[in-house]
Amino acid sequence: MSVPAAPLELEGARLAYGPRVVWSDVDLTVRPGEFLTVLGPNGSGKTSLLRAILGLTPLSAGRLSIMGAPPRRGSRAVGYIPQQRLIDPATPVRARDLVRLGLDGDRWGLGGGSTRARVDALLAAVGASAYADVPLGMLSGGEQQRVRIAQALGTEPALLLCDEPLLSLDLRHQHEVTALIHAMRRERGTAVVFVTHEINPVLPYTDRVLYLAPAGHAIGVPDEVLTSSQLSALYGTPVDVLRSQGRVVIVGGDDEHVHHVEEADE
Ligand SMILES: Nc1ncnc2c1ncn2[C@@H]1O[C@H](COP(=O)(O)OP(=O)(O)OP(=O)(O)O)[C@@H](O)[C@H]1O
Repeated sequence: MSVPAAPLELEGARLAYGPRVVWSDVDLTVRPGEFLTVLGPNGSGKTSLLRAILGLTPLSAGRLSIMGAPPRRGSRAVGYIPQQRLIDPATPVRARDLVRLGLDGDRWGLGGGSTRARVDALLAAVGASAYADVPLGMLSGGEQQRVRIAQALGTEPALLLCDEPLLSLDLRHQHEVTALIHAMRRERGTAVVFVTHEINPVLPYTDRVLYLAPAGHAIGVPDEVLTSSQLSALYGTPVDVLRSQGRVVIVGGDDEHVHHVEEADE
C-alpha cells in the first residue's frame, strides 16, 4: 500500500538570497489536519517560507513538496489567507464575487448544486451571509477577513497558508477567525501553516511550532519549543519564557515579539 502524500514536506531545505542564508536544514512533514504555527523575529524567514511553498521563491538546496509534487504558482492544493489589508473603499466587487472567483466551475458543476448555492454555503460557513451583496470596500476589516477565508475554503485546499491573518483584527474577530480555520482543518483535514507574531490566540489550536531564529530553528509541540533554554539557544542570548493562565509571554531576545504578545492581552 502506498503512503498518502503529505500536504507539505521539506527535506534538508535551505533558502538563501545570494550569500545571505535565511534558514537551512529544515526537515518537516506536515500531516493532514495538522496546525503548524510558524514563529520568529523580523527577518527570520517566515514570509520566505510561505513564498517557497507558493512556488514564488525557489529553495537553494533540499526539497519541498506539496501533496508529493513540487510547489508551483497557482496550485489549487494551496490556499492562502494574506495579511489583513483593507480593500479599496471604491471597489464594486461584492463578497459573493470574491468567493465565486475562487471556485472551479466545472468541479462544482459536476458535484451537483449551482455555483451560487455553493457560494452561499461558503459565506454562511464564515457567518458572512448578511453582507454577501455588499461591496467589499464597505465592510469592516474583520468582515473582509471572513470573506477572504470563505474564498480560501472554497478551493478546498490540502494546505492552507495563513500570513498573520489576525493583524489589526480586534480580539473578538481574532477568536472567530482562528475558530473558523480550526473548524476547516477538523472537518476537511486541511493542513494549516499559520505565520504569526502572537502565539497566544492560536496556542489552543497549535499542534506543533516551527520557530525560525537567527541561530537556527526548532520544530516540536509548543511545550518543547517554547522554553527558556530552547529559545535562549535559538537567539544566542538569554530569553525567558513565562506562562500565566495558559498564556505564553516571551521576554528578551526580540522586543517586537514581546510587544505583540503583551498587546494580545488588551
Ligand atoms: N527578494 C529578496 N532579496 C534579498 N533578500 C531578501 C529578499 N526577500 C527577503 N529578503 C531577506 O531575507 C530575510 C528574511 O525575510 P522574510 O521577509 O522572509 O522574514 P520574515 O520572518 O517574514 O520577517 P517579518 O517578521 O519582518 O515579516 C530578511 O533578512 C530579508 O531582508
